[in-house]
Amino acid sequence: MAGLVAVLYGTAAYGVTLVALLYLIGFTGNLVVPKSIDSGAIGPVLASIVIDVLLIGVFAIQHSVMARQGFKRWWTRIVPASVERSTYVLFASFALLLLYWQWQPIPTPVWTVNHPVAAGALDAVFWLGWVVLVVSTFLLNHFELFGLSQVFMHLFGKQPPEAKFRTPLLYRYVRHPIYLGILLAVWATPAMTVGHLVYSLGITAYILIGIQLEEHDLIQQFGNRYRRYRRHAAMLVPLSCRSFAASHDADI
Ligand SMILES: C[S@@+](CC[C@H](N)C(=O)[O-])C[C@H]1O[C@@H](n2cnc3c(N)ncnc32)[C@H](O)[C@@H]1O
Repeated sequence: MAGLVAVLYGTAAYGVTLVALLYLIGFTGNLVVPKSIDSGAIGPVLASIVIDVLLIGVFAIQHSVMARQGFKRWWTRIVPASVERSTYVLFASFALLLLYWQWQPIPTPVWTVNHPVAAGALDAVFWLGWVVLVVSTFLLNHFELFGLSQVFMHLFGKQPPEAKFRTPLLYRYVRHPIYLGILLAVWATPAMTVGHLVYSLGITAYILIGIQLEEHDLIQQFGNRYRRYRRHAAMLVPLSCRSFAASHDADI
């Protein structure tokens, strides 16, 4: 019975996360959704900036704190380990939904690209970012990242496998392709506004800090394998064509 409840909870959390992520595309690109980054009632600029920064802060703190190994050890004394990841993605989705709801638009233009080819290129990079993000979740392990594997393993009485160090495809060149995808999507726009700039700067700061915390944990988890990986693969921007693959087989 407990296994079935965990599966229902995990599936619901996955559904909410998919909706929140789909909405994120519309929110960031001012596409389709009723409330986007540049739409809604306009308030005083300074108050809007403070509120928007706080909203990004809520997401960043939830995402960073709940992802730490120490927090997970404490948290799994309260919630069953099988639903720890589902709870994490559910809380992250709530933080995103709060951001969409309370976001204060500041539509003053920062840059506007009118040339159709240049604007089209920026739109293409925006979509490329989302494709990189989604593909990378599958490269790493989509269903584990979003907590579904854990609840089904629990249902079938299996222990979750040990976390595996993986470097497939994009991960051979870049250590954080999911974050790279987000950065492409939040910066590539033909119509940058002050509100969108606050959003892009906030998310970039969160990603740069988040990477430090995540890599600290990955070194604890995988030791010298991750240290070696750091020497061979770029953090975010693959400036040279060097891949981790060349050194990979000999080292691991
Ligand atoms: C939201 S994912 C982001 C992964 C990566 N930072 C990226 O941008 O593609 C975070 C999870 O991925 C795991 N992770 C990151 N790099 C990994 C790797 N090379 N192999 C296995 N797990 C990894 C972390 O331990 C963490 O649980």
